[in-house]
Amino acid sequence: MDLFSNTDTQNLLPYDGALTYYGQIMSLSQANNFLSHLLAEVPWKNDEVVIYGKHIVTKRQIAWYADELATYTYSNTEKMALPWSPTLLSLKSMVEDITAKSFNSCLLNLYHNGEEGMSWHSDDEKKLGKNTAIASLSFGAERKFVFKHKKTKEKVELLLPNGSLLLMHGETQSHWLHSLPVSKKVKLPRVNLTFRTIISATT
Ligand SMILES: O=C(O)CCC(=O)C(=O)O
Ligand SMILES: [Fe+2]
Repeated sequence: MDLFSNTDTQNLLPYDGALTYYGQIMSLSQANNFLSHLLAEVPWKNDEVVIYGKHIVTKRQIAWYADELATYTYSNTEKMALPWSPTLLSLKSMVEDITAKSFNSCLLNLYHNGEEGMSWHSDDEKKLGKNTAIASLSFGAERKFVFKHKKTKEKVELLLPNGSLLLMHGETQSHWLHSLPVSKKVKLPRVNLTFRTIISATT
């Protein structure tokens, strides 16, 4: 069913990539329902990243789901994938119907409040392939999401409210960084799901 699909969506990036914002793709009560399921059911774990050779445990928590049990190098640390849950599978099919893309994995992030965010990066790891499409579904507190062009430094900002869907595709990951800035005013949690396609589980 395609009730919420919008074929009229425009590219939010001025050049060198494609960013399609579908807006809120479900009702508020549906979004709140998914949020409480995700908060309760997902085995959230603190992320461990290596930045400039330093081992850091983040306040932000993560979980990774994929088609097959596999490991995936994410910021230099190996993570085991969880098998899809019914909640994740229904969200995956909703996102696939709307974007007309298919995905085989999902990285979830839990930001407990506005003091947690994600710094500038692009999702350009080898296992994702070049210029892969990534669908980002947000629940809970509305947060600002920012893109910055790697060369021109031009910025594009948008707000991601409860139940909203954004698709990063085309050459976006090659030419643009993105970040979720901290925002001290935000007191409520946000859960973000990024649906991705991993091209190989080994190497
Ligand atoms: O939380 C978000 O909206 C973005 C998360 C993100 O960029 C990532 O997981 O790579
Ligand atoms: Fe990202």
